[in-house]
Amino acid sequence: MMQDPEKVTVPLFTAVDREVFLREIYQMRIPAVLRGVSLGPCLDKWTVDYLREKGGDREVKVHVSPVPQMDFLHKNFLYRTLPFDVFVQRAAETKHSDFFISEEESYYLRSLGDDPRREPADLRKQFPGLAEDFSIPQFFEPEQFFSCVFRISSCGLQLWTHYDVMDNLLAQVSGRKRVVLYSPRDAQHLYLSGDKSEVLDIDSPDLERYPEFVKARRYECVLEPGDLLFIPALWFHNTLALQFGVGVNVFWRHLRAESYDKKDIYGNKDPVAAARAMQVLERALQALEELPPDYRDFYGRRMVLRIQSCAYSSEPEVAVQGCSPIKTLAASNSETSVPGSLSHPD
Ligand SMILES: O=C(O)CCC(=O)C(=O)O
Ligand SMILES: [Fe+2]
Repeated sequence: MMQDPEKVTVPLFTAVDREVFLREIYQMRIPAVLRGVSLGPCLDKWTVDYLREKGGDREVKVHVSPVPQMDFLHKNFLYRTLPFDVFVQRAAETKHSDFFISEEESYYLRSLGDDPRREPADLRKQFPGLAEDFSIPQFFEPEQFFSCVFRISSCGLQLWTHYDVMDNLLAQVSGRKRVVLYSPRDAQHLYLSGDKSEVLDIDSPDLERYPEFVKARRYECVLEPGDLLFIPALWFHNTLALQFGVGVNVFWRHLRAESYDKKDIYGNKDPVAAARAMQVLERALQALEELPPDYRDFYGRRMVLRIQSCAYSSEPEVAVQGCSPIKTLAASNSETSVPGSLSHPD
């Protein structure tokens, strides 16, 4: 059976050690599901009762949403503070006797550092008792470590499509989770607002509003308890908890430490050179405003051409193993048949 060229299953690796990871996955900058990597006793131990008892009543700031699909455009969710043990209970149940919005509200925790404005999250500091049960896979150099974040979601919770600037190993400890990813090369089809895609309903998008979205190639996987998902920096991801789920993600620097914004605590601020380039672009666009529309159009087009020839990679997108042949796909598309010339951003 032919696989739909715009839908790709994220490759699954079952016997990955550090060498295989570095050679076949990390270097290639492709997402991959790693099954069978030891994550420690958390896999058996982290029941709701155990999490409540060991995690204790330390306060956590959580997202509370009346519907499971969180919407950053209309900000349909609230931030509320709860003791960790109360939060875990609420996230695990489907109907609440105590609630903020409604009996059926959904919860999501993305844990923060002790001083949330200054330091990145580290499970070992905020939840030392639970962190003992989780072993961080040693696939990266220790100095690449950036943060270690608890991710706990109600059944059905969907987090909007976004990218982070760090490499990520997302460990699913309990519950199944669907993850849909898009390549950074498809950014022009995703209707970005900063680091997020405005296309919230990725399963039945409003194509009158977002006609380009169909051109984005969808990579998909379902994480089972014990799975690790490697999400390379800049790859877009959208998560949907198919059950109440507990995960831990570890962000790692891909570039040298100096390349990143020192004030970044979430792992999502653009690298300093990229942020500078984007600022300069804004200035350039302001300068174009001084021109009449037809001149602005002409010089705008020239700028696009310059960016395409100078900044776009001449390397074809790496084919993801066992999936539709991405190179062939590009070659069969007349607009993208010349190596190095990507289709114009329309
Ligand atoms: O697991 C989730 O719900 C979100 C994960 C995520 O966005 C991340 O690990 O960067
Ligand atoms: Fe993320």
